[in-house]
Amino acid sequence: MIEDNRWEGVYSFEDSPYLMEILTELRSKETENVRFRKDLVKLGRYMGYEFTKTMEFKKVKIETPLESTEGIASGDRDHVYIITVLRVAIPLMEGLIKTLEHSRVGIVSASRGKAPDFNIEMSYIKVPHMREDDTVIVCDPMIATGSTLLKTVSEIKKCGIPKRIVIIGVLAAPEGITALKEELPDVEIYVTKIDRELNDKGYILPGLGDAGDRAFGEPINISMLPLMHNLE
Ligand SMILES: O=P(O)(O)OC[C@H]1O[C@H](OP(=O)(O)OP(=O)(O)O)[C@H](O)[C@@H]1O
Ligand SMILES: O=c1cc[nH]c(=O)[nH]1
Ligand SMILES: [Mg+2]
Repeated sequence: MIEDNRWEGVYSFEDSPYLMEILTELRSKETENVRFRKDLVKLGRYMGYEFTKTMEFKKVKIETPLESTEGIASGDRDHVYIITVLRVAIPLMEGLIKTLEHSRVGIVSASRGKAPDFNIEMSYIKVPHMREDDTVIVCDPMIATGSTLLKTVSEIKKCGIPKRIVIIGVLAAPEGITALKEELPDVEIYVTKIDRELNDKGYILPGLGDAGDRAFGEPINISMLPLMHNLE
């Protein structure tokens, strides 16, 4: 894990060849849905493990069958609260809870409108109670313009003041990180890699394309449904 010197509290995992290999597979247009989702689960599991290095643990005394010794037990790890941003955070969250298995999980929906406004529509928010010793992890693989996460974190902050608010994702554009850090300087950001830039449609370059579609397939336009039924 390395801190990026352009911002405070922004980390990437470019020093991990294992994660860079998974990222390479995610980027490739040859990688199909099933492989893509499995890669996100693998990534989440490893990022969760790396993230525990930033957490506080308790010292404990225990008895082995032979003598007394000291060890450590979950401290912060018992108080994790994950917010999953639909759709594509689902497999990343599945990986995270393999290492952060006591996590309480909230689900929010967020749909990004078209350029240049990128308005966020958030119609579903179901989140557990927040406590002051919680580490809140907002899980969303892509930080592009940052609009989705700005909206999500602002909504979450209405539920209380946790110990930490952390974003865990796969790729970020510098533009998105700057927007987030301007509004939410205390939020920590952990991504596999920070990419070069955004294109004029708000896609990360070189990126991996539309992450939701890569994982779950391209959705149909619901307004077309009645028309399609008439054709049957
Ligand atoms: O930083 P931003 O510019 O807000 O863009 C990032 C958002 O785009 C993707 O979601 P998308 O809206 O495509 O939803 P999906 O997962 O349902 O496809 C991604 O999962 C982020 O939530
Ligand atoms: O590159 C991008 C930007 C936003 N959302 C995606 O899925 N991909
Ligand atoms: Mg999408």
